[in-house]
Amino acid sequence: MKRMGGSRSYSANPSDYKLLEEVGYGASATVYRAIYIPFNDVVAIKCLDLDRCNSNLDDIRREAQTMSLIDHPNVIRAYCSFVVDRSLWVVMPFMSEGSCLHLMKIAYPEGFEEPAIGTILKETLKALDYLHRQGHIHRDVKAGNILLDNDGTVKLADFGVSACMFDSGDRQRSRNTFVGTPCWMAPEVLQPGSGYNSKADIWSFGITALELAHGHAPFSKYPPMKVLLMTIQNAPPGLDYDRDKKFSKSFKEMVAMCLVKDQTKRPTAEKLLKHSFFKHAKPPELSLKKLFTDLPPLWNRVKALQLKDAAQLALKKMPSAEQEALSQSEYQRGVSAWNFDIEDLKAQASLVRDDDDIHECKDDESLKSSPGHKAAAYCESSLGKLNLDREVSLVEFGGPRSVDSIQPDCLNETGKNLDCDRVEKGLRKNGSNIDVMASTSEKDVDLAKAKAVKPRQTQSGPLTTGPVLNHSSSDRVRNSERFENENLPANEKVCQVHKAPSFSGPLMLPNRASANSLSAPIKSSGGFRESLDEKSKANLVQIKGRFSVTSENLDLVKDIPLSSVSRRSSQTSPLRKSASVGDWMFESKQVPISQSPKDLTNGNVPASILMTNLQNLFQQTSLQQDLIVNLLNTLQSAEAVDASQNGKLPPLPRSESNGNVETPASERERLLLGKITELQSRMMNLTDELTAEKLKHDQLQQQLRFVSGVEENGIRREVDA
Ligand SMILES: Nc1ncnc2c1ncn2[C@@H]1O[C@H](COP(=O)(O)OP(=O)(O)OP(=O)(O)O)[C@@H](O)[C@H]1O
Repeated sequence: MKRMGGSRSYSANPSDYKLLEEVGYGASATVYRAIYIPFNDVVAIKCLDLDRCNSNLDDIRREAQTMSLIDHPNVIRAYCSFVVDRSLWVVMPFMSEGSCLHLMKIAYPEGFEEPAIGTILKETLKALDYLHRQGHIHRDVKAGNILLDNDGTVKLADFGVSACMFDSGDRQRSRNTFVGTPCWMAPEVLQPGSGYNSKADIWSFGITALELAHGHAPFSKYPPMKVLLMTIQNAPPGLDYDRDKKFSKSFKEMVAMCLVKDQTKRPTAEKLLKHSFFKHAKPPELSLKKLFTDLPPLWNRVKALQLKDAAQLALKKMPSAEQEALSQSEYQRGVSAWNFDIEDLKAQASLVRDDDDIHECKDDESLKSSPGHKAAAYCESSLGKLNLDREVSLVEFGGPRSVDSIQPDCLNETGKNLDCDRVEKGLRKNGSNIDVMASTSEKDVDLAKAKAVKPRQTQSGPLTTGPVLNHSSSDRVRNSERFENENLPANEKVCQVHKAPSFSGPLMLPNRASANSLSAPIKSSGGFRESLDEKSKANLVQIKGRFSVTSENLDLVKDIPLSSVSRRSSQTSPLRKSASVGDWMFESKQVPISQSPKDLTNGNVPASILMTNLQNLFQQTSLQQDLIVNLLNTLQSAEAVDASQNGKLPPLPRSESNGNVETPASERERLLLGKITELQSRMMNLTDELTAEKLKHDQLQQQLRFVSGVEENGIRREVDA
């Protein structure tokens, strides 16, 4: 396909192009700066790996064709596209400052100032208005797809998942499938069957506004299924009255208009453009050009981010228990574009343990705005003191996994490490914190992901046809070899990380043995085939998409008969050590259930099974309560016996007199005091777990209601039919 760029036409001959540096990559493509030799013109070439695309070639060609017909100053259009080996090359204008996301990662980790946001959003909205008028839904509006040029021009990119509203047949039906990036997705897109239209782009636009304001999208630290549930169940995110004081009322209002769950109540792009927030937006050359002054060229920034990822992944392998613990608690910030099976995801989501609640999100945010966090962010910038920002693994159909930031142990009393200071001085620009290495959003995943797929690219050889391409690709291979040699340990570790049965899988349940885990019907493994450890492989029962069920899981879904655990005193209870619930848990007698875990992993979870699990959960909670009471009773009676034996009152807590600590009257008293302290701490642990269980119980109940509703509707429909 040949196409005009301005008055000039670009050929479809790969040898007319010289590939230069890599300037970005996404779920299915790598983007290069390139020279179109006949005109000595700089262009960008997006190389879509056809092996990695879900769509068939016709669909992709069609998308490229759609892109080539686009004619709007705020929308990236394709000059031409053609197939090279197993890649589709799309030639387009080169946007020298890359995406807003990259820019934030490099220089504005806490997001942009309002004037810049206003301009970026207004230009993007003009693009959306145009696309919607043309009958298109973009479906992947996010900071990563908003490109900037050095004169401040803003263009919306990436039609990889765009759909034509006027299409019919298969193409039209494909709009009922789940395509895109969970954090940015409208609730109606996440609910299969509900149907959506261009208003879905308005929701994503609202999320993008928050992303530009904070440096990351809301919920970006959570795994996809949790994002899914939060988007459907929680109140829409927005600009917070307290936290976002620096932003104007009209900005907050505009965002709130976009993030309305009822799509019919969202404004059209045309209407939104008339909002006062956009009326006051400055022209791009005034508010945006200054964002890039003094920054290194785009390809160097991309390289810096790649190095950061490699270093972080290498650091991840350091055998530090502390790191492991921290990375567990801080995993998964941001998800990039990936296509997955919504039914699969929903089924898993309905069964997942949900340890955190939304407050965590808020806490996280407040933490970020604290000076300590800023200092830590600087530390993130230092390669020498890198924290673990992400661990990334490719899952079977492109889903990234990540482990997120751990705060480095590198702060001195003033809250900063010397290395961090150096980085800060070297990189601070225009009063912003230039954090070359720091990142909080999903493109980290993409970067590391591209690393993971590189070998595949060279194998399939999309860049090896034609003399010019041979030259470029060999350069690239040389470069990458050099890089790999220089960073061999890191790369080795990258591979290891990719294969590790990591806890970072979005659907993984806590792997510690705990009474709580009985409430979780399915314990997912690391989530993808390669990541299964040997033991899990041996026990493998089923792999469904990214999710696996092993025979170990079977045990976890067995019910505890409610009658089998009597309310016993702690003396008679067969207590055993566990990693959780303070120190103790009941040894539950397990009986098989008729429902197989397979059924639990598919979308049709009968309400009865959910109910059983809920009952178990409830039972666990009651048992834990009983345990506390029993332990306290035991303690009281022990104290009473002790008092009667010794002819004195139960021991008093230690008291201080004249600055000296009195010793307890007897050894026994000291033991009892120790016991009390121990029991108190256990009680606190149990109370925490109890609260968490209650929360989960509530959530499961909600899900149950939802499932029952669906079942009832189904039955009703059958009856009606
Ligand atoms: N024309 C361009 N000029 C400069 N950089 C570009 C251009 N097009 C894309 N990029 C860079 O490459 C990155 C990946 O491109 P793109 O989003 O099109 O790929 P993708 O595989 O569709 O990604 P995703 O699925 O994550 O949206 C962009 O985020 C941007 O940083």
